[in-house]
Amino acid sequence: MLQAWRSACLQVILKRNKSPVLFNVERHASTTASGKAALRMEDFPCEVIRNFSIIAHIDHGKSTLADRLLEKMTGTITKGLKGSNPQFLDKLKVERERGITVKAQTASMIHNHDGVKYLLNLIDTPGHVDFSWEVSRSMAACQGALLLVDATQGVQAQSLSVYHSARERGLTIIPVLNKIDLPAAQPERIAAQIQATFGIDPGDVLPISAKTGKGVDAILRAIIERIPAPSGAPEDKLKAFLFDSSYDRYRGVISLVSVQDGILRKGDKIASYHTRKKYEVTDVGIMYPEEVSTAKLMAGQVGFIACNMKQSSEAHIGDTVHRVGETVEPMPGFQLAKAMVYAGIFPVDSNDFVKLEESIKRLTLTDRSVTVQRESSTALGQGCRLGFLGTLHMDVFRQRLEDEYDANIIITAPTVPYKVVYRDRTVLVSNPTEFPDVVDTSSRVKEVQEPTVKATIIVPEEYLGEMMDLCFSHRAEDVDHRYLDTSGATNSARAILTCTMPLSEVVTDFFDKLKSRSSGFASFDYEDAGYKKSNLAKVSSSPVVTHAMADKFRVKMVFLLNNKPVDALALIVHRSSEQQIGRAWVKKLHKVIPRQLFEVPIQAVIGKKVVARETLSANRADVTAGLYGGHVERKMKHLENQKEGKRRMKRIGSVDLPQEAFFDILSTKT
Ligand SMILES: Nc1nc2c(ncn2[C@@H]2O[C@H](COP(=O)(O)OP(=O)(O)OP(=O)(O)O)[C@@H](O)[C@H]2O)c(=O)[nH]1
Repeated sequence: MLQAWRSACLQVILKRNKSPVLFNVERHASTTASGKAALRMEDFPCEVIRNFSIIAHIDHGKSTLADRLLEKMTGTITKGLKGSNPQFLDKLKVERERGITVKAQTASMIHNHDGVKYLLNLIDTPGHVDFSWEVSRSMAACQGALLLVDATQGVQAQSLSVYHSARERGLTIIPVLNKIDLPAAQPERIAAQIQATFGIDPGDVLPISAKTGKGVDAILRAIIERIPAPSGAPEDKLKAFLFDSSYDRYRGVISLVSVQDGILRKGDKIASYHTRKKYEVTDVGIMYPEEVSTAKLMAGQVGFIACNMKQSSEAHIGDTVHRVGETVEPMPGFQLAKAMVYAGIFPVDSNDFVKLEESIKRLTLTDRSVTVQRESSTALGQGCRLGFLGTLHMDVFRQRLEDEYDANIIITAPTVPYKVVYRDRTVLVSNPTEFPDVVDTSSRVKEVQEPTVKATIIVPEEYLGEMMDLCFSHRAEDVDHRYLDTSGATNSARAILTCTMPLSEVVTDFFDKLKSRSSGFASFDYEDAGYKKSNLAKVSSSPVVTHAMADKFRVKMVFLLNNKPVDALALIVHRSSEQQIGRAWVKKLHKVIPRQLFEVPIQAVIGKKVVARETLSANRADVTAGLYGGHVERKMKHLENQKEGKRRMKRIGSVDLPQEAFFDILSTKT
């Protein structure tokens, strides 16, 4: 995969720049017997190493600053690249197209400071809340973090969350005010806001423009002077922390490690503390910013290793790697990513399942936060049920499957995982088809619990009322607010609003509404707040559901075609929106499903109650009608075509549905 990124990257650069990227390896290199330049890692003991990440709210300029550090100041990439390849570390097509970082990237730079050569290891992190696991994982390999705040926007919701996670990990934080080149920048005001929010002295805040490069040299100085060097002893037993992995078609799993103690060399026999499996190191090196092999990696250094790992499960994130035969105290593990939304992924052509499953396995190697389980559907055949950290994460994963693995897929509507408490057991339901029919008393369901989140919204005070309304209409509780700063002459004060709400309310169109009702000014972040027994999900013990009771239910909505359920389309919906959702889906189905030789009722059903219905009228056309005698060949061709079409049809009861119809149904928003 790294190979693929590298070539994709180089192609983009070559296309935009028409001159190749030159890596200044030789500036700090000796020459090997083969004449090839090699970095001497022993030139970089802990004292001259700084490991840091760049953290910020989305779009505050992390990747742009990473570019400036790489291109302008350190000469890691020659200046030929400057300005021509924005966001060098955003290597994926999806990142370049959407202008967001989804995958943390590591890059090493060598910087001369007061006559001393320093090795700076930078980890650029994503900003969107869906990728916060990437951020905290990256922080585990660092001693410091640059906290970027946009000088026009000020402190936003993710600025708070990344600041707190950096503090929890004991990182030294260097506050940076970015985008001071913009006319709307208010450096003094935002510095005061940073002081009020984080208790940081405005004198410690570095004003910069990552775009023009202004102030970036002060950042390099601060990194060296303020961030502590990693502690570690090269003479101790080898102990390395595995914090990321990717897949290379030829070499298998490539792991990113931060060496805590000892020295890791090519040819070393190493073992995983987690799996107890043993490997031989076939390659070792640093990301400079592409992979550059070195003879070794020493205590305090961050780099990659290849060791013939074949399975994704072998590269356990948070694992401690040690030398075979030696015992070491493992590093504190790493909290596993917790899936927030689930969706089924199926191949459009059922014959492609094996290929799809393999592609998913490979992709999950570069995105370890995705959980995978096989699933099968009568409508869509064999597929996988995947767990994601949010709907953007899900969409990015889908696009990566299509971009990088040429996959042609159908993805079902996302659902959050519910806990269904039966009398004798509790089941985590991540697939609507497994959700109990709430009016069926025989299911012996005691209660249903739903995941909740603690949400934080930062917004100018004039939108506070709107935001509160929005939260209440999404079943928010414990709503509270305070002010981040006081009103300036021209700007209104900003408020921070917190509440808890069901996750299912957040993963629908909450974010779009938040943006539109605050004219784009609100920022939003959330964290897991555990499961809550909600009266909304209380299950009736009576088979008769009165109207008042019905309002309290969260229920399974099933779609029937000619009275037969289509499992892939099942949804868990809130009773208050059953009519609206039912009608919208039934209309959509009516539009997409081809007419059959008979009339087909399309119904949205909850329990036994039909909430919406459309009727697809019969189509009596015969494909061979009008083709007589001499047209035998044409007639045969028509029948052949029809047969080929049938192959891709799914039979739901007596209704034939082309697999593509599911694609249309599930890919358009309701
Ligand atoms: N004028 C100006 N624009 C900047 C500056 N820094 C970044 N930008 C612009 O701000 C936008 C977002 O920058 P990115 O570097 O992609 O932000 P990011 O924080 O990496 O974004 P995510 O990774 O998606 O969270 C881009 O259009 C940049 O060109 C700056 O100093 N001045």
